[in-house]
Amino acid sequence: MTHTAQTLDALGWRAQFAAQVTAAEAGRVVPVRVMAVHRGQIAVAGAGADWLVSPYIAGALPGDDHPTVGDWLLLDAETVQPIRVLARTSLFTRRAPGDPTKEQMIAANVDTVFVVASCNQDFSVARLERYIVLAREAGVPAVVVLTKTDLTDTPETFAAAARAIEPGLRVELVNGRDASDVARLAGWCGVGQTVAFLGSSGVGKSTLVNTLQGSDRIATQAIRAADDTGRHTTTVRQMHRLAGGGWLLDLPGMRELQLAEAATGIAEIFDDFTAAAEECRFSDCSHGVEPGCAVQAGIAAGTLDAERFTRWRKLVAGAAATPGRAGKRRGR
Ligand SMILES: Nc1nc2c(ncn2[C@@H]2O[C@H](COP(=O)(O)OP(=O)(O)OP(=O)(O)O)[C@@H](O)[C@H]2O)c(=O)[nH]1
Ligand SMILES: [Zn+2]
Repeated sequence: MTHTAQTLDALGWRAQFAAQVTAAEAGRVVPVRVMAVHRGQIAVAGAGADWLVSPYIAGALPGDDHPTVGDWLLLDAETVQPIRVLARTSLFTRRAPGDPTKEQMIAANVDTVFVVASCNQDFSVARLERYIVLAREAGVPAVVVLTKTDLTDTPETFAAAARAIEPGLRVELVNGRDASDVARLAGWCGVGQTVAFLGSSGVGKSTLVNTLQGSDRIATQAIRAADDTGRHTTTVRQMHRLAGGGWLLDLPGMRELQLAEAATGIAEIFDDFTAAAEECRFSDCSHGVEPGCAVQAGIAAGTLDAERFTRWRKLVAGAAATPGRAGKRRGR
């Protein structure tokens, strides 16, 4: 155990976690957050102390939650052994490489996802939508961050295209190297808040993090608990402390095509199409040449966007083709 000055609130403790601790447990358990997952042990942080503990929960049944980074975990106050994982506010999963039927937990209890794209020829609304669907599936609100505004004369064109994805979607335009621009993200990165970044390679995610951190490199943000044993540990995933008091979780392997269980997220992002499809005469309408297709009618009437239709169809086809998971749309 290592003593620290941190409080549970600073670690992201919330009323909905506190509410899960029963009266019988109070005083006998220690709530801790999983800061890092190593091979064979996990680094956890609680009020005033850090520990390295076993990731295994005695008596856990197959299908029970096991701890992943970002999780809140109850430890037995006497034995310091994990008792159970508290229900998560959000969870990122991905299909395990080599076994597409298996889902791997990536990160839990993320409060905000920054979906990052750059204002240049790499900008793609379709890609933004896929990342937003991933965030939606995880149960995390997305904020779109459009970088490299210094390389275009028309940043507002990119912002308008992003805003059109969904009413109310937050879109921030930034030069990722400009601290005063990036400060606009600080409101999501304050004390006890947990954020993650999604976006294709080269869009400027590390640059944003480094600017948020001041001059510190993200690679130097390893938490101290991981070094406690003094021996080499293979860190799989960990939380990084942000300068403003927030926490950054890496999302390794979350690529836009990794749409595990995406049907719900797609339905929400494309709720205009989902609603129209409910009105089609046939419940298994493919929205092609069938009579009474409300989607085609909407496109013809101009109430539905033809380009969004193409992207929606592709996403729905991709989700339905997911191995081991059936598409969830009506009539399928
Ligand atoms: N001009 C300009 N360049 C930027 C901006 N943001 C990032 N860059 C540059 O774009 C390149 C890629 O940025 P990174 O931050 O490494 O991108 P990334 O998203 O972390 O990429 P991966 O690590 O591959 O996922 C670097 O050369 C950055 O300096 C920006 O707002 N303006
Ligand atoms: Zn139809």
